[in-house]
Amino acid sequence: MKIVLIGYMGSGKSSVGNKLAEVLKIPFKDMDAEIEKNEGISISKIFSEKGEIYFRKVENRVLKKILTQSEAFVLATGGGTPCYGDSMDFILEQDDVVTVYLKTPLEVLTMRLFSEKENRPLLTHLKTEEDLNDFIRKHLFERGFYYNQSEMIIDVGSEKIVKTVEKILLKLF
Ligand SMILES: Nc1ncnc2c1ncn2[C@@H]1O[C@H](COP(=O)(O)OP(=O)(O)OP(=O)(O)O)[C@@H](O)[C@H]1O
Ligand SMILES: O=C(O)C1=C[C@@H](O)[C@@H](O)[C@H](O)C1
Ligand SMILES: [Mg+2]
Repeated sequence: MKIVLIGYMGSGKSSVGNKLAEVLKIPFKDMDAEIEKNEGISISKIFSEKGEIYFRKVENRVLKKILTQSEAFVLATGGGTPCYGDSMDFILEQDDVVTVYLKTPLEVLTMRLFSEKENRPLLTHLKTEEDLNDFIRKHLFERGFYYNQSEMIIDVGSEKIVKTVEKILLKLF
């Protein structure tokens, strides 16, 4: 089985994905890490030196490469992965993939991301928590169109990572 985690920045795709893969004893893959490995520079540097359009093209190519591998895995996508080009359609076309949206309240995302926005190039310009909250509200509304096409939607609150993993396992099996 291939499990693809989808959701906004800070929704926990990387943290939850890592734990879920460990429990299921299958490899864990992270789109952002794969992109950094392929390009040999950090995501922030790709954005600042090559621009977002370049990043989105690489992201789409890396996604397709990972999804067409034959073995099982848990994949943490980047927050924007399903929202550009044909990426979401491509994910949904794969018969052996289950898509899981980690649906996380705006307030939880704002709180988590305020202390981590420096690693996220789309958020670094937002100086106050209020600005960040406003930005995420609008961005989440636009991206919801893609995220909500996921086959499984998991409501994630301010619970522990293992709790979210449990919820996914309960829905899967
Ligand atoms: N359930 C949780 N409870 C508490 N903290 C969490 C939880 N899930 C994630 N976090 C924390 O929130 C932060 C963001 O999580 P993570 O990096 O996993 O998000 P992401 O969805 O992979 O984001 P991105 O799209 O930017 O890669 C991390 O510091 C992580 O430890
Ligand atoms: O939501 C987004 O568009 C992004 C999320 C991160 O995972 C990275 O892929 C990058 O910072 C862009
Ligand atoms: Mg991540």
